[in-house]
Amino acid sequence: MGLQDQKASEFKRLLKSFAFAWSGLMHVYRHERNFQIHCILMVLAIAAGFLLKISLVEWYMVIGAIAAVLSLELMNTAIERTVDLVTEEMRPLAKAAKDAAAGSVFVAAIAAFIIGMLIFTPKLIEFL
Ligand SMILES: Nc1ncnc2c1ncn2[C@@H]1O[C@H](COP(=O)(O)OP(=O)(O)OP(=O)(O)O)[C@@H](O)[C@H]1O
Repeated sequence: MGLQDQKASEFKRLLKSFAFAWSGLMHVYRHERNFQIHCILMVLAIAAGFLLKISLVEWYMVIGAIAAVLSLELMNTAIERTVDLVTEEMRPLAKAAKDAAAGSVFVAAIAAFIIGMLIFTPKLIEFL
């Protein structure tokens, strides 16, 4: 295989991995209500960011918070699916794994809520 062919096949592999990631996102979006709610909150936060003209540093915080919550939601679903694949029985370790994964989303969601409050509340009061 020539260098050109090798580069083309590497590019194809990269495209495929994006397609797999997109498929994972769509799976979680279709099946997980919490993920849908967080997506709606993301759109609202981005709209509020533009409307209230938040600073660049504030954008970093908002984008970081959104990314953390959505990524952990995706990981939470990955863990739920894996646990369900391993056992359909009720087992303490399965519960611990699922609850810990849910806890990670909860921590990020609380942090995102606090960040949102700190950034948007003063600007909203000024805006109104
Ligand atoms: N195989 C299992 N063994 C023991 N406990 C489990 C098992 N599967 C789920 N649970 C527990 O039952 C509760 C409900 O879990 P379940 O996965 O059905 O819904 P959920 O956590 O609300 O998530 P989702 O609605 O996103 O599927 C959680 O506390 C979870 O840890």
